[in-house]
Amino acid sequence: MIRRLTIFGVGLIGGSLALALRRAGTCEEVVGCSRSEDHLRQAVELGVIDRYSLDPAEAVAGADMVVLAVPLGAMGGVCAAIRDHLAPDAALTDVGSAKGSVVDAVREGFGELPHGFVPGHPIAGTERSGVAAAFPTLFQGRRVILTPLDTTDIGALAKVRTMWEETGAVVESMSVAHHDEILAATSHLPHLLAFGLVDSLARMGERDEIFRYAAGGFRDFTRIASSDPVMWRDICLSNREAILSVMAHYQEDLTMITEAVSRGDGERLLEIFQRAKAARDRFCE
Ligand SMILES: NC(=O)C1=CN([C@@H]2O[C@H](COP(=O)(O)OP(=O)(O)OC[C@H]3O[C@@H](n4cnc5c(N)ncnc54)[C@H](O)[C@@H]3O)[C@@H](O)[C@H]2O)C=CC1
Ligand SMILES: O=C(O)C(=O)Cc1ccc(O)cc1
Repeated sequence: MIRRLTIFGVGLIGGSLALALRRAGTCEEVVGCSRSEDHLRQAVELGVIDRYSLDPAEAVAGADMVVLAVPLGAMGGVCAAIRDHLAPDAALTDVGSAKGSVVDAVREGFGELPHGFVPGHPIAGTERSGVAAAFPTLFQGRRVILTPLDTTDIGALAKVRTMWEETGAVVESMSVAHHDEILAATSHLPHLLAFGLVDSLARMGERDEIFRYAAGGFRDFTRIASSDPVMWRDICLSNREAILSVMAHYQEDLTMITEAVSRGDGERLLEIFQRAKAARDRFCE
């Protein structure tokens, strides 16, 4: 049971977490903190949080669980603002899409890593942002990855794990580096490809004519290009090394496909497409 949960950044992810825990009856009180009073007021009206404060120190007072759900570029600033106010036995976690940069930001903001800190990442979301897009079943049956550190207290780890399980999520643990490599491949690369493709076509097309004739496949492939640009800029800057490595690999494979088309090599194309179809069909089972 969480007595007081403080969420920094009551948007899609922070708001959905609050809604899920309230629905599960796991939380006595949810306090929100963010930059925008309008958004926090909206969060109270929507029944996402009980109350809010614009002052990070006040928001964190008496909290036994603190969740950082702000964009990656804002994590360090929030930590610096709460470093002298977080209860020593509070659990602290985050939902950031890359983990190495958050660990660095928390270390810098606090001066050292707090024992209660458990880095985390729900592998669930949508292309929408803001508290109005939050919904309580977002994490149901989805994975949450925790990347506990050498400094992480096992009590805090258990508490964060239980919190996510209460939302219906399946919790797994791995190292920070492994997380950042895997997510570069399965999440960061596809988002970059979608943004890149839509931008390229938009600049190529005459007054959106090109989109008028796009079918469902285009819509499926590019949904994630409607995601928040600031959030994705932060992710790219936060996980550069792993993203560059997976992009280089992908560029080689794309060259291979380009060359097969250029040669008119149907056999090669069929081999690639059959392997891809089998892999995706397995993934979607
Ligand atoms: N959108 C998605 O599908 C997923 C996002 N994430 C991660 O979750 C985090 C939040 O993303 P979303 O909920 O999608 O964003 P969002 O835009 O819906 O919510 C972010 C919230 O943070 C607040 N905020 C921004 N800068 C702030 C600052 N300096 N101090 C305090 N509050 C600030 C905003 O007012 C907003 O309420 C990001 O770190 C992202 O990497 C993780 C999994 C999925
Ligand atoms: O919209 C989608 O399908 C996503 O892939 C959402 C998403 C975005 C960022 C994450 O770190 C995790 C999930």
